[in-house]
Amino acid sequence: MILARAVQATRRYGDVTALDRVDLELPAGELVGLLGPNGAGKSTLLSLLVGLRRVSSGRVELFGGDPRDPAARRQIGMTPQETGLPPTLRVGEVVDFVSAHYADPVPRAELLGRFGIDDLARRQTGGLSGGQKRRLAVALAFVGRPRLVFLDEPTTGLDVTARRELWDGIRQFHADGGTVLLSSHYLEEIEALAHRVVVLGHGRVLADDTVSAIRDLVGVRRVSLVAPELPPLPGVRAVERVDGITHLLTTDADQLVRDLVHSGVSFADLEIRPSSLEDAFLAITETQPDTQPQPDAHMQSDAQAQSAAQAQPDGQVQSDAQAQSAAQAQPDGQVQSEPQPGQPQPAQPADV
Ligand SMILES: Nc1ncnc2c1ncn2[C@@H]1O[C@H](COP(=O)(O)OP(=O)(O)OP(=O)(O)O)[C@@H](O)[C@H]1O
Repeated sequence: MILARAVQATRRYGDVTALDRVDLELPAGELVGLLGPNGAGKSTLLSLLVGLRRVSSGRVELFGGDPRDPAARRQIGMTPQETGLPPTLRVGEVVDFVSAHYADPVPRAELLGRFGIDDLARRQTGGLSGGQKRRLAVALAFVGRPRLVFLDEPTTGLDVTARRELWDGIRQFHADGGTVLLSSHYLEEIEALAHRVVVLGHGRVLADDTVSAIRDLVGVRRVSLVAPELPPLPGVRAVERVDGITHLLTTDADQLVRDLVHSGVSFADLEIRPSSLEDAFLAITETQPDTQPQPDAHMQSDAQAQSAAQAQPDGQVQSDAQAQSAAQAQPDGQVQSEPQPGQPQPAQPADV
């Protein structure tokens, strides 16, 4: 059963296309990671799925209906990227206040215990550390025994221990049959929790696959050196020249160094670093047909030719599951309607 779905969902803010024809299906019982660099469109996609924003074109569904329907929204939980907590209320009071919106809430002590903050129940939220506030904000998403939870970068600002406690809480919900879509910048976080990961870049789904397949995709190293000119080298995914330094992105740095030496080219200041996820995304997204080149860093990508064979005409790399869902998609996108005035809203008022 599909709990949430986006079909060719597009969202524009003025001239900015934050999401561009995104297809996504969230089956019951899955814990799915949404991975992407800053500005990729993760928060926008979550806000469409929970009914806080509406699509510019395409459509989104929650439990088979309109995400703006209060009956659907009562069955979800969400932690946005930023949460304002009333500073003078105690942690327990905040939990009680949110609990009062639901017919069968999780008891306060049980909820706080699940997220390792039961000792904070009597503390005013204004006096909590950033990490403690974050854990409370995430815990609140689970108070109404939701079927489906959306978490937008849940562990931002948490130390290692707090992050692990929070992961445990999310894992427990999933083990009990809950469904989760969580966004993150960190592959490590997605890897710790999810089996499936959807990679967003420039508002598009770049990949929808298992975590291990995505890890291979982003297992890129950055080899930097100073060299007058380089011959064509096998295995180079992208070349970037900044301030006289050439950066080569490759999945096999050892082989690249051997090839460099064998080529006889003179080079200096060789440095090999794991590329950041941002680097990897840059290399992948540079293969997109509508991506503009950076003004101060010219990237040439050999991956373009390689991935063109696997890629769809619109530049997306699709998994089998995605291809299947695209086949079932409706050809004509339906725009979500506004909620009627006076309708009760169990979650935050819609900001469209
Ligand atoms: N309210 C808005 N008005 C104008 N542009 C917006 C608005 N919200 C988001 N955007 C733009 O849409 C794009 C996608 O933003 P979004 O917040 O969805 O990305 P994100 O992947 O969640 O980023 P981050 O990881 O930094 O939170 C960005 O270019 C952003 O500047």
